[in-house]
Amino acid sequence: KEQLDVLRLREQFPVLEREVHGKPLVYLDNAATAQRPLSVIEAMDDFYRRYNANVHRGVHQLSVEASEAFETARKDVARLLNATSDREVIFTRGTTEAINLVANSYLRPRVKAGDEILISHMEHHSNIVPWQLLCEQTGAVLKVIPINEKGELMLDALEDLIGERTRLLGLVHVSNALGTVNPVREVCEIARRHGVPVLIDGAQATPHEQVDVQAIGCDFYAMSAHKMYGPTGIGALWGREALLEEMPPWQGGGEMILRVSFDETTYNELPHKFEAGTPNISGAIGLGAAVRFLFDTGIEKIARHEQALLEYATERMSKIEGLRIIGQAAHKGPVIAFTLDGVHPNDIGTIIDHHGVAIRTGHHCAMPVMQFFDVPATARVSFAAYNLRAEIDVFLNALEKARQMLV
Ligand SMILES: Cc1ncc(COP(=O)(O)O)c(CN[C@@H](CS)C(=O)O)c1O
Repeated sequence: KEQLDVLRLREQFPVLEREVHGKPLVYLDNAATAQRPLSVIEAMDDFYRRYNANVHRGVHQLSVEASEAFETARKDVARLLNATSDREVIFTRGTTEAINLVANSYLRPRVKAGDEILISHMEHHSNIVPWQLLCEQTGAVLKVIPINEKGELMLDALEDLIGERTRLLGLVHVSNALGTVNPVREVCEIARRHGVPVLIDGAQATPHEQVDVQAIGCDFYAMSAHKMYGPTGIGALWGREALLEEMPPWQGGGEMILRVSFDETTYNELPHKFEAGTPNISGAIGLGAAVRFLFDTGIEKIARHEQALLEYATERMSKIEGLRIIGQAAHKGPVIAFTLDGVHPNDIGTIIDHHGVAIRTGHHCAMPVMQFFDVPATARVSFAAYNLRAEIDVFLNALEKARQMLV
């Protein structure tokens, strides 16, 4: 199978030429945010230089061009997720806002005291707190599917937890704190048998694998552009058209209306019903360029390359004395969280930063995962298409130096 030409790919990412503390940048914090290729940077720059205008309202040429680019980006996202129609793609600020939209517009009108919302123990806070807020306001109850010592979902428990009071199941596709890739198709099948709609948090999946919402069988799918080589402040919620049609608007303002009067206001059709106010036009154009970057580069090739990096790094890290990998699922995304006996992860991150290596340390917005593994925090390396095996070697050398200093 055709391999990724990584050295050639790196030329598209200007930031990778950076030096940090006098050393070449080794960027391994991709689960936090990925870097941007020239095609994304130039698409947004070109918009501001040549056809910046507001969308959907103007009759002048720039507004026509801006509107076309904006709606083309929506079609690109629909293609990325294999949506039935681009009417099912709602632009949001990112995964967090997408999940909040579902909590407020889909679930709030449906849920009553004693109803249940089911999530997993490995969720990111953005797929925990919106549901807790809803529970506080409605008397609904949050239920949690447990995970095992490897950081894998305990599917058997799901069958016991899901029931006629379950109003929604929220599940992360790929855990940012463990790397676990969840069996989303299987979970959606179980949920469908119980008539329970499923929201999948896809923030860490869309950069690393071909996502097909039809094959997964979920009802909502949330994503962020900045995880998949696009800009921050833009992402999308995909939802089944029939569900989105029934849902009330969740923010009021311009764009999301058809007619406003003090007696009555009628709302716009999908997807505009959920997009109040002037949208993040340049962000959407950047997201569209990021989708095209993924397709042009080859998502399968990226996935194979990242899995090879994951295997190489895991194999070498498993030999380091006192290093514990947190998250040993059989099926993982390109994320390795770890601890070093006797050392606080923050100290590891600080020291290896002096070697030019960027990783993340902390709770990764997944405090329940830290509690489960009884660690205050972890250090986390996460890979992207442009990372090299040689960069893993630099990381491991820096880690060894940190270990010698700290242990
Ligand atoms: C699984 C998962 N779900 C939701 C989010 C939130 O994405 P936003 O674009 O911020 O809305 C993230 C972002 N995780 C970053 C920041 S905590 C990380 O360092 O892992 C995520 O990984």
